[in-house]
Amino acid sequence: MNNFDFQNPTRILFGEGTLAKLGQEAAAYGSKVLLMYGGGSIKRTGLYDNVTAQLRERGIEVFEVGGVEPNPRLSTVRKAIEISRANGVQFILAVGGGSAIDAAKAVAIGVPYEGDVWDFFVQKAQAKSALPLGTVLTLSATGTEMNGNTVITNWEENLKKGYGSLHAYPKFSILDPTLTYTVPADQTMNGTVDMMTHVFEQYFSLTPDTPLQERMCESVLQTVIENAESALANPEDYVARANLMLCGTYALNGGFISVGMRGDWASHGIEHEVSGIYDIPHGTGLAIIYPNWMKYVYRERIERFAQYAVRVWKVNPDGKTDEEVALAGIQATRDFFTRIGAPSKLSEVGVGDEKIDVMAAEAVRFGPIGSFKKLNKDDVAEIYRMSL
Ligand SMILES: NC(=O)c1ccc[n+]([C@@H]2O[C@H](COP(=O)([O-])OP(=O)(O)OC[C@H]3O[C@@H](n4cnc5c(N)ncnc54)[C@H](O)[C@@H]3O)[C@@H](O)[C@H]2O)c1
Repeated sequence: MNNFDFQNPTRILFGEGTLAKLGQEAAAYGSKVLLMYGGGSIKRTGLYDNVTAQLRERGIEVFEVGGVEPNPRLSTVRKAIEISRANGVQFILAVGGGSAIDAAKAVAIGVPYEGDVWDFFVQKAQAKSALPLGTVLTLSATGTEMNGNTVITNWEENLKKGYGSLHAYPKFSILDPTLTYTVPADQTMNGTVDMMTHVFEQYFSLTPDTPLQERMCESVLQTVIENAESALANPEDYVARANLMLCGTYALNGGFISVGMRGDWASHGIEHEVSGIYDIPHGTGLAIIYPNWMKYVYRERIERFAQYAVRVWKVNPDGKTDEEVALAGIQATRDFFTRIGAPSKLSEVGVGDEKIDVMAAEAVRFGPIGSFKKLNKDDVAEIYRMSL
């Protein structure tokens, strides 16, 4: 296990009915709020009315940026920063999934920064401060509700880039699983894949002697697998929705389940290049790419893949080589993704081979990616080709 320094400053208010605490929580951070939300589900479900009523009851003036895109755009973030500055906004509130929350994080760190917010995403600057941010989560997937990461797409340059900072952690996040009852099946699938791959990025590590962390990762994976199909079969299954929500948060809350382990994260970089150009959902891209990354790298530490197969997928190792067990676990992963409705090929989502060179070059813009196996441009291009 490596030495580590772990801190997570986000308060979580979890459970049915916690939405009612929003007004009280928000009032602690000022009297002018910028409310950010996505495409309109919050208006259809009545959540918008509930949120704005709670804010107004506390005398909070509400400015708004709605319509934050899935794969949130830099242009929207810049617009929200201008509105915040022009109106002296003191607090940012995101209501939605990862897209609304990530956009709000970029606004929170962008408002006090004198340069252009994109500087953070191209490693030109580090955030030194932020406006306080609160979130109401409506989709279990990213973990952004309890971490300091934000992923933004610069559509003019076809670049999707992530940035992380301690300043970008929400002050609080309200996690009421009943708010996810309206999430459609395809987004439940995307969210399920997203949280599982977050765990994979941490679990497939070369760091030795991490038994507790490995078991925590395996527990999150098993809990996701046990609950995803129930949530798909019955979208208002509280137990399934609550378990998925907690799994999504634990899967990526600043690395709690994998402290002292070196993560990989190559597949996320490889996927970002696809959704940065083709605008496909992140979870869909990961469902296609991740099993192929696994096939490409498993020989680097075959016993970790065999352990994954046995402990998570209950593959019976009797009479099999480690390699056979490892491959059975990779196949079980692929089969599960297919069972919950995820595509298995880029061609199914309109992605051909025409941009493979561009995407591979961009994925390694700052050097080789990954740590389980370091991948250069040719490796990345091969994983794209395996995914066609
Ligand atoms: N910051 C991080 O740590 C992190 C991690 C992984 C991914 N991401 C990024 O997050 C983004 C994806 O976020 P996401 O997966 O949460 O999806 P999303 O926020 O893009 O939402 C997907 C769709 O679901 C709809 N939706 C959300 N809640 C709903 C509800 N309760 N009922 C009905 N519809 C609802 C949205 O309007 C949208 O159309 C991507 O840009 C991805 O790259 C961020």
